[in-house]
Amino acid sequence: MDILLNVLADKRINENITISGSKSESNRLLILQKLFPEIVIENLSDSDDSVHMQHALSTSDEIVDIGHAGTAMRFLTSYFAANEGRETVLTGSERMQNRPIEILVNALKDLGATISYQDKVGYPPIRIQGTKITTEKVQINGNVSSQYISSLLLIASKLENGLEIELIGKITSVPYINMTLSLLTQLEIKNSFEGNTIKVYPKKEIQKQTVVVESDWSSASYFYSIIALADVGSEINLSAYKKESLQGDSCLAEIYEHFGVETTFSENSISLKKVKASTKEILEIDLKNAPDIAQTIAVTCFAEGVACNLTGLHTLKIKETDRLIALNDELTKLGATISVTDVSLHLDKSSAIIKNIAIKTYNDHRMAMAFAPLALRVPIKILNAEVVTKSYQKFWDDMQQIGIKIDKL
Ligand SMILES: O=C(O)C1=C[C@@H](OP(=O)(O)O)[C@@H](O)[C@H](O)C1
Ligand SMILES: C=C(OP(=O)(O)O)C(=O)O
Repeated sequence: MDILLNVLADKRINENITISGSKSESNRLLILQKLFPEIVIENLSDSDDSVHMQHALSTSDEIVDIGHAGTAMRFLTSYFAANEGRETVLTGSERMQNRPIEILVNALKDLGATISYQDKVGYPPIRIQGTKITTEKVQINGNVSSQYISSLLLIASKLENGLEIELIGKITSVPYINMTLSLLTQLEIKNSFEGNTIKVYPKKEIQKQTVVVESDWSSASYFYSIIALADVGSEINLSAYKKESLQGDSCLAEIYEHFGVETTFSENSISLKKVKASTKEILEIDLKNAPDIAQTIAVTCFAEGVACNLTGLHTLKIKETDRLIALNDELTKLGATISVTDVSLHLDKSSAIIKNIAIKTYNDHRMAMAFAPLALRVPIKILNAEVVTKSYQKFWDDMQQIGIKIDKL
């Protein structure tokens, strides 16, 4: 589905939007719930990625296809590896078959798991022969994806001897590791993270309890961008959010102050308000802790005529698409002067935005959602707009609610 986005002349917004649960928290809790049925989950994400995870955990089929869901691919690799007696072929979309998994597979093999590649070495599909894991120490490279580490941590407490993980090299996307550990702590599973060593202690069962998933902060980023581009006085209320978040992307509240967006926390929601024009000439920011909001921020900067230097982007090349190339190509079409390396992005201050450009989305939900706010400036086309469901089912309905007009092409 290709669409054309437009706005009415009045860009003063005042809306309330409810966003579904964090897909990162949900996909962790779904694995944990399978290991500890005592858990009841509330505000579970309705994203495709969480639907894939639920299906994978309930089927007894040998072949399990998780589509584009990175967390499902990585978290289920450890889950099935430690599932004694079960044989599973874990696979995904064509892109997933080009997203590396070798670092995790090697760590699991070091722990005694039996895993083989069905096609290309280092990539899904993988055949997993579930075994009992008793080795209790492992080393793993921390600089490629934190999901490999979370994957091991999620099953760790159910291993006979728990697990001690030594992280090698620099550690990327650290808030996601902390999210995993915080959820374990919430479930009273003892763990520690000191220096480069993480320990999780064995736990047989936990107290019956309900865990409420906070809504998704990465999804909130598109509303931050919209408010940044809207007229002063515009406001959007988003629920359900809290000040003490487990999600690293909650750093949005601070980052968007540069664009004149003020965040007010209430008991169960946040209010984003445009209070003044963007204050920065150039935004310099390291996003190694919050890679998923890089696209949103780059597009906001472009629309607001703010130059930017985004660094810490080394994980973007192996996400749903090569996000550095995708940003470079699509922003260039809109008139941006942009350059990217394998780890960073530089954007010059823009002066004009070319209208009616068709943005390619490369099977990446965040390409579609990050470019949508530009409709507040110029008519813009989004190709294959349905990709948003990977993380955000009702994204286009919510865009319409805040006054973006959508025509099917
Ligand atoms: O653990 C998680 O839930 C995630 C970790 C991050 O991946 P990397 O650790 O690969 O950067 C992030 O980009 C992804 O969307 C979700
Ligand atoms: C990178 C992402 O997801 P995943 O790696 O889980 O596919 C994302 O949602 O931006």
